[in-house]
Amino acid sequence: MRLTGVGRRYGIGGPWVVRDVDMELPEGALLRVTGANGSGKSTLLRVLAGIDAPNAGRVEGRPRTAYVPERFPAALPFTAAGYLTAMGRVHGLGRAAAARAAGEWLERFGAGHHARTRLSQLSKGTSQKVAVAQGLLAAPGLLVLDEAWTGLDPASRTILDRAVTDRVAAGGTVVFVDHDPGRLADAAHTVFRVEDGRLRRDGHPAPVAEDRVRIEAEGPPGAALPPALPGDPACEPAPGGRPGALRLTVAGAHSDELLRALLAARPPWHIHAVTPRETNR
Ligand SMILES: Nc1ncnc2c1ncn2[C@@H]1O[C@H](COP(=O)(O)OP(=O)(O)OP(=O)(O)O)[C@@H](O)[C@H]1O
Repeated sequence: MRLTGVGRRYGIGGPWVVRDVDMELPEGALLRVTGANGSGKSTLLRVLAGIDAPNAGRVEGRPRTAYVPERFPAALPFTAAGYLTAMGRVHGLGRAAAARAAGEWLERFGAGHHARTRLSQLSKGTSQKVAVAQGLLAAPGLLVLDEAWTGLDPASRTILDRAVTDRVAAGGTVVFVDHDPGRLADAAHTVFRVEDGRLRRDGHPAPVAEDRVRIEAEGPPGAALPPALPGDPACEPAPGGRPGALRLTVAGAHSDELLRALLAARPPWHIHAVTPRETNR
C-alpha cells in the first residue's frame, strides 16, 4: 500500500493534524510510528486502517485490513465469541472458519472460558484480548495496532508480539504505535515519527532481502506441532484450510530441514504445498 500527499484534519477549515504524508507499506514489513502525545499518531493510524478518509492526497493498493483501536467499543451487544465470529465474517471468513478462529484466538489468549461472556461484562484486560483477537483472526494483509498491548497481561503481550512477527513473516504488513520504546525493538525494521504534522522516517537501516519459504502442512487430527522445529517457523492457520492445516513460514536456509522434521514426526505431517517467497526484510 502507498500513501501520497496524504493530509488529515478535523472539521472544515480546521488545522491540519498531519499533511504531505508519503509512505510506503511493503508486504512483509513491520512499521512503527512514534511521536509526542497529541502529535497525530492515532489520526494517521485511522487513515492507514481506512477508518477515516484523508482530506488530501490518496491511498492506493489497500490490502484486506484489520485495526485494533486505542479504545475498544465494549458496549456492543455481543458475547466475546459472537463478536469475534461476526468480525471474522466481516473480514471475509466463512461462518464455520470464523467461529473456529474465534475460539482458537480466545484459547490462545487464555480467555476461552469467556467465550459466552457478554462484552459489557468482560474485565478491561479480557476486553483488550478480544480487541486484539479481532485484529488477528483473519490474518489480514495490513494490521494496524494503536497501543494494542496496553491493558494486556505480560503473557498476552508476548503472545501478541509473536503473532505480529508471525504475520510479518507470512507476508503481512503491521503498523503499530506503543508507548514502550522496547516493544518489538529487535523486529521493527522501519520507524517513523510524527512531528509538526509531518511524517519523518527515523534513520533505520534499509531492509535486507531474505528468502522465505511457506509450507502448508497438516498434522494428524488433534496433533500439536512437533516441538523445537528447525528455523523457528512462523505458524498460522492455513487460509481457508481444514482445522489442523497450518501455514509455516521459515527462512529458505531452514526449509529442507523443517520439511524433513515434519515428515519424520511420529505420526508424520502431510505436506500440502511448498512455496518460495521473497520478502523485503
Ligand atoms: N475526532 C477528533 N476531532 C477533533 N480533533 C481531534 C479528533 N481526534 C484527534 N483530534 C486532535 O488531533 C490531534 C492529534 O491527536 P491524535 O490522537 O491523533 O494524537 P496522538 O499522537 O495519537 O496522541 P496520544 O499519544 O496522546 O494518543 C490532537 O490535537 C487531537 O486533539
